[in-house]
Amino acid sequence: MTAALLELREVGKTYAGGGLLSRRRVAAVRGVSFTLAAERPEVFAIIGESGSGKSSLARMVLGMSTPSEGQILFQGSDVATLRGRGARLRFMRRVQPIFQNPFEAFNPLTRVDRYLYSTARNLAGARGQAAAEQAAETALQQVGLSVAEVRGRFPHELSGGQLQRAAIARALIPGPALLVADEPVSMIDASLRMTIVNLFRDLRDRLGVSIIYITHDLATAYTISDRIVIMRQGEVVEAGDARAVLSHPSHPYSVQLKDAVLTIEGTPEDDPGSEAAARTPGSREGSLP
Ligand SMILES: Nc1ncnc2c1ncn2[C@@H]1O[C@H](COP(=O)(O)OP(=O)(O)OP(=O)(O)O)[C@@H](O)[C@H]1O
Repeated sequence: MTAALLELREVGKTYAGGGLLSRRRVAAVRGVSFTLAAERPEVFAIIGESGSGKSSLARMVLGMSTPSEGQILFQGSDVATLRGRGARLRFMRRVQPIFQNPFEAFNPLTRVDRYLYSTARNLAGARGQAAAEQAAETALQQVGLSVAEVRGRFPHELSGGQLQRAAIARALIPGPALLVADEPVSMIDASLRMTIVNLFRDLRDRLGVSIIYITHDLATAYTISDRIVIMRQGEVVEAGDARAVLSHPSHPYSVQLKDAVLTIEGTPEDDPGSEAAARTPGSREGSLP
């Protein structure tokens, strides 16, 4: 049997609160379990308000922090026990982050194209300038850009939307199986957000990459996601197919979130799969402002 792409088993994260000598503990994540299948790439949204534990979970999936309880298995291997440079590098090639602020993801003093070339050399094994440029070009094309558009330009010379697309291209260079995008559009101009999040669905379809999309924005999550989990105070309070969860939310928090989206978007029908809903901006096929 093929191992799952990603499996979280009763994952928890507890931080020491109030300084080293304090006994106070913050349970940021508690008992979170879910599985992303290897054979079915998907956009998987983790939704929750500020402080619900989303970023803590993302950092653990990326191997940037270790669970206090439970296990995270990537393609069958426990992420917390990866040892040695080779194993870490192999993991980094397969699981790539996309951060909230693209201006922080790039070195402000390095030209964007050069940054991409060095990623190609360091993570994708590109030998020589021509191979690095080719890898950068291929990745940039996947996000609707080209080397010609970023060549010689520093991060601040691109728009936030362009730079976030370049950041996604950077993440694609090593050929990942999983992207972990933590609030990737919250700092992007509202008019460009849907273009970026729709890209995730395209990448799922074109490259077969799975995407964990972390957000507090139910509307974009609903529009692009296959499955969602809703977190509150560190716990998953609702999980399942995006349409089912948002058509018939059972937890009071999910109802609140849904109401908030309907207030903003004005979706007329209860059933987001209905014909009427399909014509509204809040529908999965529609585009949000
Ligand atoms: N390094 C840390 N030390 C102590 N407490 C932390 C640490 N990181 C996060 N926390 C706490 O854990 C809880 C969850 O935080 P986390 O950042 O994971 O939530 P979040 O849902 O991503 O919120 P946001 O959307 O604001 O980033 C919060 O109460 C936060 O204060």
